Amino acid sequence: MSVALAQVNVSPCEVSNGTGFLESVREGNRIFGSSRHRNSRFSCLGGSRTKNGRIFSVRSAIVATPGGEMTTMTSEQKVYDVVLKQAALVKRQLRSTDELEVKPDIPIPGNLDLLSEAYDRCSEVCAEYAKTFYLGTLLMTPERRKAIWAIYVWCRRTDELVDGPNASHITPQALDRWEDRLEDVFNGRPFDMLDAALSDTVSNFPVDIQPFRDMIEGMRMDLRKSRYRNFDELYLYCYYVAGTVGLMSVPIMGIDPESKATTESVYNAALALGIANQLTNILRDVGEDARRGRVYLPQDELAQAGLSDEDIFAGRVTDKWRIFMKKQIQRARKFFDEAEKGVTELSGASRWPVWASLLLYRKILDEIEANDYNNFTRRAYVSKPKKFIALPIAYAKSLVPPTSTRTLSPLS
Ligand SMILES: CC(C)=CCC/C(C)=C/CC/C(C)=C/CC/C(C)=C/COP(=O)(O)OP(=O)(O)O
Repeated sequence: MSVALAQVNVSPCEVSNGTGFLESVREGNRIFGSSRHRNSRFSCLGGSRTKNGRIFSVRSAIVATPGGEMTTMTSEQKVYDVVLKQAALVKRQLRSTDELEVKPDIPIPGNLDLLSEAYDRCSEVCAEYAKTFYLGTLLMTPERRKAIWAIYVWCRRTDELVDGPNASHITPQALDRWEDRLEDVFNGRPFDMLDAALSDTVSNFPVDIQPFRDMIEGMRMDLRKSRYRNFDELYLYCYYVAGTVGLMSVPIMGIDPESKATTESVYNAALALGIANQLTNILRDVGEDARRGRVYLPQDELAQAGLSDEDIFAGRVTDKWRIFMKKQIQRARKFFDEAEKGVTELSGASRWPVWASLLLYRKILDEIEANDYNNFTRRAYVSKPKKFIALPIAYAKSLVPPTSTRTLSPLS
């Protein structure tokens, strides 16, 4: 598929000026102005563990079996179906021994400069909003880092639709239009420069549209929901808004040709990292979200802990709260543990940035503990010195080669 850059609609106000990337997201012909929003998701299990190591959550949806019986399906099972599908779609390409793993460029006379400018813009946005991750991407091959930037930018723009200052203007119809525009991107008909970079990326790497659509679904969920009855509901939300990023990233990052891990297990680890990041993000931002009338915590678990929304709005750090938070942190750490199993299986150059972001994001949980679980008025963050210490550790971990035997099962 070639990218029809001639159709690209480049508007000066769609150019990142370094202070706010989403100068415009068009809804039809309308342009929403936007600026950097601190609570943006992008700058990345109650339930019990089964004998095969997966962590299943408790609440479920009722579905019909092929035989017509009614059975239940948890969000985790539904999401795992997506994981299996994604892994099946890209199995062959991901294990290519060819380092670049990209199709040859289709020269588009007169347009290569525009495309290169589009990627430059994506790089600026990523550098501005996700500094540490950006530095990590510089270690990847040029083709891969450009692709990661393009995906990052699309995710950020999508997130800004519901989390940015113009969120109150966003309707489900606007999200439908954003999804139509996504289809166009995948069909080689980008709307603007940043879309053009993504069009080029998806034509070069075996990236499937499903996780992108699912992320938009997460934004729809954010529009209609501000409470989550249980972890099963929250898990689905976390998949939509962050697990999807993991699934989008694997085809770009590539699996080490030496890896004997199954493609499914690597996708599963990527999903787990997205979920872990999002749960961490939620635990860090409890106070900030409450001030927007939102509680991204399982209501049933709050009730079991003797807590309610009122306690959260009042911002009381009580022993009940500490006990509740300890359990939430423990769950997020399990997802990080799950993710760790897959990082080593990624291609060599992709491992360092992923380790770095994993270690740094996980440290936020330590900081919440260090703040004595006051996530109402104190925002947990990792200090610069701690970040610097994490980088060589991440580098050392990235040197560990992939498993030489099949130690990861599809369900682990
Ligand atoms: C582990 C394997 C096999 C592959 C890695 C696959 C990847 C890259 C997964 C990461 C997914 C990811 C980055 C999800 C985003 C989740 C998230 C909560 C990001 C936080 O974004 P912001 O809200 O902007 O962050 P801050 O508010 O902390 O700046």
